[in-house]
Amino acid sequence: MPYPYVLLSAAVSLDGYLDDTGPERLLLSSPADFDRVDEVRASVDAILIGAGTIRADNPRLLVNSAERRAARIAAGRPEYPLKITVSASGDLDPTANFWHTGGQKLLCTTDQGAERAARSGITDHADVVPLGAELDWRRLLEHLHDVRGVRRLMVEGGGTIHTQLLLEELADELHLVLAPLLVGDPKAPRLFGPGAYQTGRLRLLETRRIEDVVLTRYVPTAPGTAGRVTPADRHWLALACDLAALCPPSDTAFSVGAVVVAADGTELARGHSREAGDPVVHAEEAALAKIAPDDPRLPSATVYSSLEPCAHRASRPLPCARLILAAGVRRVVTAWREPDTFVPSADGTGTLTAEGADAVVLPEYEERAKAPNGHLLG
Ligand SMILES: NC(=O)C1=CN([C@@H]2O[C@H](COP(=O)(O)OP(=O)(O)OC[C@H]3O[C@@H](n4cnc5c(N)ncnc54)[C@H](OP(=O)(O)O)[C@@H]3O)[C@@H](O)[C@H]2O)C=CC1
Ligand SMILES: Nc1c(N[C@@H]2O[C@H](COP(=O)(O)O)[C@@H](O)[C@H]2O)[nH]c(=O)[nH]c1=O
Repeated sequence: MPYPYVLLSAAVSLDGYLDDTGPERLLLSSPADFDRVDEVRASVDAILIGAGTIRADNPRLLVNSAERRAARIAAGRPEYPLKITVSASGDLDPTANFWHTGGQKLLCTTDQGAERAARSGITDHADVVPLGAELDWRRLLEHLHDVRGVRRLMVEGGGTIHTQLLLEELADELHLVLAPLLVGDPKAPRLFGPGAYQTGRLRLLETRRIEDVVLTRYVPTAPGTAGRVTPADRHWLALACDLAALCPPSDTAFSVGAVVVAADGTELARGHSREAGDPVVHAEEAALAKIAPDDPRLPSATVYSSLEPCAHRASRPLPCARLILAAGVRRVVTAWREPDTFVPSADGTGTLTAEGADAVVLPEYEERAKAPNGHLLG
């Protein structure tokens, strides 16, 4: 079930508010930051907001730059990204700017909400997608991916929507702008509400000063559990693939990268093949060797490896699949099953699952994992 890449975007006051309670939308971004938002909008396939934001802000959600729109057309894309709103009630004003500006529009709603939207004439301006008695975010994202061809989705709030997507571990990236003003009104809407978020720290990708605001970009870090894949799983596996590029070249062994990550998203160790002058060390072996064997985080940790852990080794007593099990790790995420290049029918995945560990393969990263090994694959 592939989903679009989900990017949450918001601007907040120093005291964490998205808006004040006045009738006008509070401008938190600076002019140059609004232009950056425009650039991000121009880069995505679709922009999503909650019905609350339509009611509060009456937004247009356009790509304002004519050059950016022209570039989209030149690239064979629609002039404007698809605009999507989410509502359970279907109680939306058919005269709102959202329905009458930009390109294609979509209302994702419940069965009841769809009936109400049809009665108010929203169906004249937008495709209405009923998604059952209640709206399920995974079903919605699947629909956007499979039926609407959305690969990158920008979510522009409000707080209710952002909170749900982060809590449900569906957000791939956060763009958060901190604006130098204070709202101070407890009735004003906040960005993230209470809930059981990932416990550890997110990873900071970037900070950027834009006039008087600061943009920060984060990615979630907490691995999934068992076969449930989170955005963080994809980020960590991508890192493992990048680490594979650091391996000293070899004509007789694969170049592999590995990362070991605790359940709260803390990186415990990383490694790559043939690191630190050891001509035969494997990536998972190198990473695990950097962690104390009695580290209590190992049983709930995940090992990410660009290549399936090895099942047989001539150069060491134990293959990596056995080292992982011996370390107590019960979850492994890989990009690429081992080909027969050096060992016929290598089945590290089988070794792991036979002992009850979970082995998840994300084939969308296979090409990245293979990249530093092209010379071995003929
Ligand atoms: N500073 C910034 O960057 C931004 C600020 N804002 C501000 O945020 C405020 C609005 O935020 P908020 O009130 O949280 O509203 P939201 O925009 O998050 O919309 C909430 C509404 O979305 C629908 N909805 C949410 N979850 C679901 C679900 N699971 N299933 C079906 N429908 C769902 C419901 O619509 P319904 O009631 O129709 O069922 C709900 O009332 C405004 O003041 C706005 O100015 C907004 C965006 C960005
Ligand atoms: N206030 C605020 C944002 N608000 C977002 O911008 C939307 C309005 O877009 P438009 O109709 O195109 O002007 C609004 O509905 C909400 O999603 N965004 C930001 O980056 N920074 C800000 O300070």
